Amino acid sequence: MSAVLEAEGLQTYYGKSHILHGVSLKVNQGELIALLGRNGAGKTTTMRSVMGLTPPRDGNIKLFGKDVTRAASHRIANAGVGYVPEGRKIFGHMTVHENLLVPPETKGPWTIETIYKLFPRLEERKTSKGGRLSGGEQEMLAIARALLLNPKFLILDEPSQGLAPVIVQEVMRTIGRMKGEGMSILLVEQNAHLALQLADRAYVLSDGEVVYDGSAAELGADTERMEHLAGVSHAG
Ligand SMILES: Nc1ncnc2c1ncn2[C@@H]1O[C@H](COP(=O)(O)OP(=O)(O)OP(=O)(O)O)[C@@H](O)[C@H]1O
Repeated sequence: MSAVLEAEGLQTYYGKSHILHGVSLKVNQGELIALLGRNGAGKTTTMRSVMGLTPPRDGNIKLFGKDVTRAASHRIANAGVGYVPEGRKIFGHMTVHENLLVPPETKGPWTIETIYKLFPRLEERKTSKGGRLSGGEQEMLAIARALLLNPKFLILDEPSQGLAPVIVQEVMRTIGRMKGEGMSILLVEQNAHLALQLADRAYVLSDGEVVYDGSAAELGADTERMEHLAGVSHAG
């Protein structure tokens, strides 16, 4: 199995604050990996390190087999990594369709047409302004826009954040369908219970260190351990 992402021993700082203490993680081709942990555990910092937004001071990062440690973030995006940051930065004054016309055209399976097949809700709302969409629709639009760049690997930062439980289920189902299309995905989530139902493997971070690295099913089945490591209850 070839790896899309191999991060080894990441040491990342914000100024003098030492946040990541040797984080290592790997995503293989076609895998859906969950990255879990309590608030402030270092999940977003890990993503920012991988994307070159907050480069690690030590450690190394390989994408698709090539070293990209401390490469500029646009180079990492151009290498085929789609990043959907927390907080869905869509254009509120533009319609759904106009939002989808923003990314430059790229070669690959994802076009506006195939996007509308994956997200029928977005097609129904194509003439609505982005700012009028529900939180779940905005999240789908943010994911759709990232897919239009035809990335080989997608990183999603807390897509369920701030969404009603029934909408979260829908977003998770969509993520499952993207995996079904063969996409390699790193899913950063607070909602461990749902993420573990979808993921092949999971990593749990605590205070900037990996405290679990293994099967998602195994962790999902061990409620007590999950609660202890990721600070979540089984409800969700
Ligand atoms: N720009 C920053 N400057 C200084 N410290 C920061 C900065 N951003 C985050 N931190 C700190 O780094 C630590 C890890 O934060 P990070 O955002 O990576 O956690 P997280 O696991 O993604 O949590 P959350 O779910 O709250 O986003 C926290 O202690 C946070 O306070």
